[in-house]
Amino acid sequence: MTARNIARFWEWGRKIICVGRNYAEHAKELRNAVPSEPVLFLKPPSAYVKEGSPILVPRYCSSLHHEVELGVVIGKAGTAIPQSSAMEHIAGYALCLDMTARDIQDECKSKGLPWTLAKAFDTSCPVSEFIPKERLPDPANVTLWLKVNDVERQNGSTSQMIFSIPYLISYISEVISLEEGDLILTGTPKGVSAVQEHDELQAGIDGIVTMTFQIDKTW
Ligand SMILES: CC(=O)CC(=O)C(=O)O
Ligand SMILES: [Mg+2]
Repeated sequence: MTARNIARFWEWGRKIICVGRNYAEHAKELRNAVPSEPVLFLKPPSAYVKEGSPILVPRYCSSLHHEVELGVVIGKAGTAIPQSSAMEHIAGYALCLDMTARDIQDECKSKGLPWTLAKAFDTSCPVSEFIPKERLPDPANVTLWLKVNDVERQNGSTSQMIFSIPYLISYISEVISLEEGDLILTGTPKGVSAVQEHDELQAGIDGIVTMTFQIDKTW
């Protein structure tokens, strides 16, 4: 059997664990309370999409939002990982989008229902190429940006995160064991907005990675 390559983590079929409301300014722009503990939800591996394939608007959604986020790719499995050794479990990073059917999420929130339809649909997790951890020595201080049709919508630093990457790895792994190839989406800075069919999304971390996706209709 050939060894699997972590640089193609999206092909492994592992978990995508997402952190919500990890930037105070984003929590406020959606009139959510700033959390005292991480808000977690999941996406299935079928959510992955790579450059060259479109992001699809689910047929039931009339307000699809972009959320640019730093993704952490797990390289070493663990349960109840202490914060002090959390960084040793990271293989690298990816720039990610947490595509969100905002109208459906609002409806789910008002009815007290889970966010699955809003967050876990096919193509809801566009990802960049893998960034080995040596290329991002200070993940707690990188600027993420996103443009829609060349107009900047999001620009925020990971230094604004409420919960740090070691804290998140420790917190998540107390509840959900982390495996090699898992991806953690660490939350989005402010500036989320709606996109339409034919829009072009560009996102990047200066000097490290950029990625481009088109929006298309599902049906
Ligand atoms: C309100 C949200 O959709 C939470 C989320 O995903 C975030 O990144 O914050
Ligand atoms: Mg998000």
